[in-house]
Formats: sequence, structure tokens, C-alpha cells
Amino acid sequence: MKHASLQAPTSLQANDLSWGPKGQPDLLSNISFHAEPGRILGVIGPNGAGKSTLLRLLYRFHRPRSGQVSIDGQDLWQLSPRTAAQKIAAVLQEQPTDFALSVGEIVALGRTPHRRGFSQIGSRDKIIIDTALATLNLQGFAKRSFGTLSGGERQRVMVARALAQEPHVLILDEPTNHLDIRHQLEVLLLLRNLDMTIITSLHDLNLVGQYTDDVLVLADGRCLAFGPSDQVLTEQLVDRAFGITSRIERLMPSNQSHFTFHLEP
Ligand SMILES: Nc1ncnc2c1ncn2[C@@H]1O[C@H](COP(=O)(O)OP(=O)(O)OP(=O)(O)O)[C@@H](O)[C@H]1O
Repeated sequence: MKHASLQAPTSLQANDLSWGPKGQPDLLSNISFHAEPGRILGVIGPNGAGKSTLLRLLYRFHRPRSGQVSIDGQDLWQLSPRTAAQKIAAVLQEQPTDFALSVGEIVALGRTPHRRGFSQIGSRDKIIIDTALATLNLQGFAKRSFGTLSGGERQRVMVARALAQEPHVLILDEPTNHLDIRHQLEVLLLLRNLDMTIITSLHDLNLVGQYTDDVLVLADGRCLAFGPSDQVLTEQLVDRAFGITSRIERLMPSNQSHFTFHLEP
């Protein structure tokens, strides 16, 4: 069952995006794709392919050098920063450095775009924060200072903060980093059950096959493929993107397809 969301699922469209640091050549060129309401889009590709850079364009950290990101047909850069923050939340690889804040205070930061000026946290905010903590099994951590948590616990706090933001679109950069296999599966299952548009970079191609609906494959700052994961994730495509030899095997009794990977001698 999907977790209920007050937000209408939203589509995100990227049209012919290019970006590079000021005065330098493009690091990303001519990237186009769409993320559909309620679906999970996986962004994959080798180290340095441009995954994090692309995500930075989607949560309005970088402004495209050319092309456009639009949300339900509206250019992301035509929205006020506050409106954009009400629509899009991001869970990043870099975590806050304010280690003295408590877990509850960090999750409460997710409410910032919805609050007026310096208004206090209201009763609805409190319910949303508590629900986000409970969803990530963090109730017992609310008073702990962030700096005392393990890497995996911190990662879950950052997902809880993003959920407290009640975004329409959730962007995650390697959300399973630092997580043991149980917590990886829990976070991916949670994403699967959220009624939001989700765009996430992931390295584990078997998890990509299992948990995403669509996939965008990047290599060297360009789009190699985009489409439904079960059609795009072929041996040929994976071999080309990562410079390896892969094999798809069918697991029994689950009948799931599973990649194995090899380096040619
Ligand atoms: N602001 C910047 N200035 C210069 N180079 C940059 C900048 N941002 C990213 N790069 C370079 O762009 C390339 C793509 O980086 P990016 O972090 O997007 O890759 P990635 O696919 O997320 O890699 P990984 O899987 O290793 O996390 C890298 O070579 C990186 O060094």
C-alpha cells in the first residue's frame, strides 16, 4: 500500500540540459528525460559520469547552462526559492555539519519552506515531524545529537527530514550509502511505497532492476539510454556503460533476473 500524501504527484521534465563550471566546457550535455508522477527513476552510470551534477540541476543548486528543468510544465527557475523548496526535497551525500543539532531539530528543518517568517513549529508540523521520525524508525533518536549517530542512522535522519518537507518530487543521491543490507532494503521499500515522484542515483544495478520503474543511464556526461528499467537494463547496455562483461541470470525460485559482473582477462 502507498503511504498517503497530501501532495498531488508531479511530473518533472528535463529538456536538453547542459551544464559546466563557469569558464569550463560542459560536464553534462544534452540530457533529456521525464520523471512521471508516482514512479521511481534511477540514475546510473560509472563514477564521474555526472549523476550528482545532474541531480544538482534538478534541485536547483545549479542553473542549467542551456535547456530547462520543469515541474508540471513550469520552469524550475521561474519559481521562487520557497515555492521550489515546497515542491522538491533532496537527500544528498554530503550531510549537515551542525553536529550539535538534535535529530528532532534536523527533521524539523524540513518544515522550513512551509513556515511563515520566524513562526513557531505548529501542531500540524509536530505531527508531520513525528510521522517522518516513525517512518524511518527513529522515534527513540529524536533527542540525540546528530554528531553521535552512525553513518546509517544519519542517512535515515536525512530521509526523514526530506519526508517532513512533504515534497512533490524527492531527489536522492545514493540513498543506500552507509546502510547495511537490511536498511538498504527498508529505505528502497519505503521509496517504493511513497506516493511521490522519485529520482535517485544508485550504484547497485540489481537493486535498480528491483526497485525502479525507469532508468537514465549516464556515461561521460551524456545520456546513453532512458526508459523503463526492464527494457533499458540489458547486458549490452551495462557492458557499454561500465566497460565490463555482465550476464543476466534468472534466480529460482523467485524468477527474478540478476546481474553478475566480470572483467575480461
Ligand atoms: N563544480 C565542479 N567543478 C569542476 N568539476 C566538477 C564540478 N562538479 C563536478 N565536477 C566533475 O564532473 C564529473 C562528474 O561528477 P559527478 O560528481 O557528477 O559524478 P558522479 O557520476 O556522481 O560520480 P560518483 O559515482 O563517483 O559519485 C567529475 O569528473 C567531477 O570531478
